[in-house]
Amino acid sequence: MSEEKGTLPSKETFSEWYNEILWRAEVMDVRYPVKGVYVWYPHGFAVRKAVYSVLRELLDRDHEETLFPLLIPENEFMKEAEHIKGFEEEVYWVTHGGTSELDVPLALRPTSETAIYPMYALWVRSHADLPLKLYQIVNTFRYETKHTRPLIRLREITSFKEAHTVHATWEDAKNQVEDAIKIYTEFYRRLCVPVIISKRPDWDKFPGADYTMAADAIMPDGRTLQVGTVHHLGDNFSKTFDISFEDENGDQKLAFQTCYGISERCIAALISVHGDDKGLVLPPEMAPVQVVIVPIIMKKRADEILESAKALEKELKDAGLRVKIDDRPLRPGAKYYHWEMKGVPLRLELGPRDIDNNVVMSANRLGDKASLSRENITEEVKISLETFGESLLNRAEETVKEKIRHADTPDEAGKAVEDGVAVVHWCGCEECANEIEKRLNVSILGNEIRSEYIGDSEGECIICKKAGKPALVARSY
Ligand SMILES: Nc1ncnc2c1ncn2[C@@H]1O[C@H](COS(=O)(=O)NC(=O)[C@@H](N)CS)[C@@H](O)[C@H]1O
Repeated sequence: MSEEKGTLPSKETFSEWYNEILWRAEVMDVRYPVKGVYVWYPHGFAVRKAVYSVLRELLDRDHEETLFPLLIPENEFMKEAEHIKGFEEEVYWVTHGGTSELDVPLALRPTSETAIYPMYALWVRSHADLPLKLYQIVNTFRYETKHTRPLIRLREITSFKEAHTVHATWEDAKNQVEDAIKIYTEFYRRLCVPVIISKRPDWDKFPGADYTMAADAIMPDGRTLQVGTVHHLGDNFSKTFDISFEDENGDQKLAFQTCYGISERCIAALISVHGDDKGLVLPPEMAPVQVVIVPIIMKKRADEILESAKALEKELKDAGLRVKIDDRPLRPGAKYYHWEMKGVPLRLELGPRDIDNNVVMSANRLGDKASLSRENITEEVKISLETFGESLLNRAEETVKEKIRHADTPDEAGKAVEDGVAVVHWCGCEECANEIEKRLNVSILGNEIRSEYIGDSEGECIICKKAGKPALVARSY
């Protein structure tokens, strides 16, 4: 599927770069004949596997994974529409089974509250059943009418991790929101993707939530990508779906809930933040192949070199590393191109001179070269990979710091959002937010910002001059 396909456009023209890298690096095939629906190539799927195994590792510490049905009967789904007015404009309906019309139309889950909560109403009986903390990783369907884009805005979200928790009190649910924010912060740190956590304004919160906290990544073009959300649902859904429990005194109480979601946008951010003009750049933990060995074959010692490469591969595999030897009949340069495009963090070259000198030449994906000792190769490779991962995080953090600009006037903010995000003081009222959005044609992303890159100084609202707090203003996907 992958021969040398020429070079990527520069990352400066981010949109073209993004579309090209998805097929050149064999992440996604966008040729599937349904709008907003795309196909994972095996390499892309292997990246997804590595990324979601980290997400599962973090969630499995104190959640349980489960799986609810895709199909939601209209009567349950419409409870959400009547009370919560969320997804009726985005939901797909199944109306037939074969040639016979269904007596009850079935919704394809756009998210699973209306599939899960009728079951939670059966499962939650007593305070002893709480807290209940489940998650699932499923495909969900949303009839998006805005511009669809692979991994970013899909009609079939293929990798929708949704957690749904139930608690005895509003305060317990609030603490769960804080726990979820910690999990998301750790998850994105492991992806070496800096995120900014903030509280969405009321008019942008999740339908049916008391409030929504969001994680935003800054993409290379300065636009933000909402890469995760955590919702405090209060008792809004437990009222609608009658999720109640007997408390310690024997009284019936309505439960309090949270839900929090991440989709394959986390992979869009991973690719976009780290990728360069040669292709994917993957943190070692997310790389399907962590080390590629390229034997430099000289005719007269070809067998000896291949043997030595195989021994090296075995030693590294036995040390738990994901290693591949590229012994295809291609010149080394074509091999370097191929594996750089796929984002392999470390390449080892092994030629006759290296064998004689008992060394292995290495080059990490950012081009840093070194000569490693053959004796100590496993240790030295692990250190090289660790150093590489740290340099990815540092590089990404430097870039984010450059893209965040404090602005004291609407004009300054307007300038900042051309290729970054603006931090302005906002009083928090909707009129000033509307004024900012009207003047700058950008939205207030959120306030109550949690970010090591942004302070929490007070200042005059850039519109009404009343006391304001830092708020994020940006164009977003
Ligand atoms: N059309 C889409 N394509 C890709 N990702 C999406 C799409 N819509 C939403 N997402 C991602 O999914 C996350 C969770 O979606 S959400 O609507 O905010 N929240 C929920 O659905 C809640 N039930 C929490 S699971 C969002 O933060 C966003 O990162």
